[in-house]
Amino acid sequence: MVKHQQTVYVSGALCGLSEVQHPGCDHADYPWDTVPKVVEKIFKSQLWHDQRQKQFRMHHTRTDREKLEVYDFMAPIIADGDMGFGGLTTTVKLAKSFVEAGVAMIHLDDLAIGLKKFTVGEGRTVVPTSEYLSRLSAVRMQFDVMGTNTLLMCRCDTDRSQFITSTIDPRDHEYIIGATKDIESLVESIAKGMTEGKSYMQARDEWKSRGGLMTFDEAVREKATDEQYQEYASKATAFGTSVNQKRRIAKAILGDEPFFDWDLPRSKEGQYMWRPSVKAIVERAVLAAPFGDMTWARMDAPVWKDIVEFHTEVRKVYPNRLFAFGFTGMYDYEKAGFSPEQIRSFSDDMAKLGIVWQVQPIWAVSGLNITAEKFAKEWQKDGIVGYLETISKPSRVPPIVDGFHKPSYAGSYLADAFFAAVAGQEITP
Ligand SMILES: C[C@](O)(C(=O)O)[C@H](CC(=O)O)C(=O)O
Repeated sequence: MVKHQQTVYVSGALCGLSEVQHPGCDHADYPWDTVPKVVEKIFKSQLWHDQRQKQFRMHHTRTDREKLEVYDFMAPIIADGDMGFGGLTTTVKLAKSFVEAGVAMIHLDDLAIGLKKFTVGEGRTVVPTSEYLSRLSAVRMQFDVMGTNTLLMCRCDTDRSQFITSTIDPRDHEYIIGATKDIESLVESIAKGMTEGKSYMQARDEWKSRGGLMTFDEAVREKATDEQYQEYASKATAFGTSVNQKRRIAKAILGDEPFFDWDLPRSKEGQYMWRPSVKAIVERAVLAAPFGDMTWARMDAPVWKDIVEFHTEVRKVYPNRLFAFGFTGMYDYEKAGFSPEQIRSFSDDMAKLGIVWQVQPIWAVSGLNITAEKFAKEWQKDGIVGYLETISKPSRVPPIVDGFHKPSYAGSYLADAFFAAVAGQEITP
């Protein structure tokens, strides 16, 4: 029988929506200490519930206690560290705050801060591999300085990322897209197109259709004979080969290098276009693994073959690696080709790949809204009877749901115990 360890997950998206003065949409644009403060609130609440349950139980004989519930409130708290909130000193302070708040594990990702465009399909921008590893190193250093056994989960958001902030790390060059047609830049074309009445998306897509967008290796493939490309591939496609090295090798083999300009497709914010692939995620995850205890390849859609490929490839390098997976809110299982049976067995199937921690991170948005909506409608329709029938009575049927009606829930016995202690006399019947 597999024992499932329950955990508490503190979502950055939800904290950025509900734990701040100025709500936002999953941009990590909230104060960096927001999530640590929520962790601290939850951890102290766990301790209090554990205390009031223990005090209530100790109010009974050993025999009677056998009949009382004994609930483990101290579920490990796992929290969203997003991308570390900018500079490395902030990432270090974030790590320190999380440890002091009582967190069991945090995850840190390779996203650029605040660049997601949710509606135009230009969603995710990653930072260079070197910057991602520096973030993880900052957290690892802080944990080690504190001598804590807090866990670090290395999260990669490279899947379906469309941009990268810099070309500084040659380990990313294989996936950076350039224009192979010597035309005006994307930014110039969009600006011109919009003055002519085109929408941003129309102007953008029109330019992309003219730009001959591809990676440098693909540009060489287009220009070379099979034999030439075979020689090129043997010399210029090893992991970490820079575009400048690729250019020299291509020129030596082909007599000339293909036109390739990765600045032309840059966005207004300066990001470079990026071609995501499972291979790119695997490379980052393998480099990141030594800094952390778990790995999470965050995926925008549940593509089963990608999930199998990613976890299989990483486990070729780290056979005992533990993985995480987040069922994000937008998953369309039917569109991803899942049968009803595959949806039902999805969790177990992933567990067989080493995905031992699985989370639906934003349940609380729809889940609580539905409950509140349902209760409000009952109240309007039947008055207090609605509350009694749909909330109060069902929650009193064993296993009783925590609520003020539960003897020890609200801590009434614990509170009165303080009076008794101070007064030197027992006041609780
Ligand atoms: C896990 C996550 O980082 C979160 O903030 O909860 C989000 C959740 C979501 O978008 O569904 C994420 O997966 O990026």
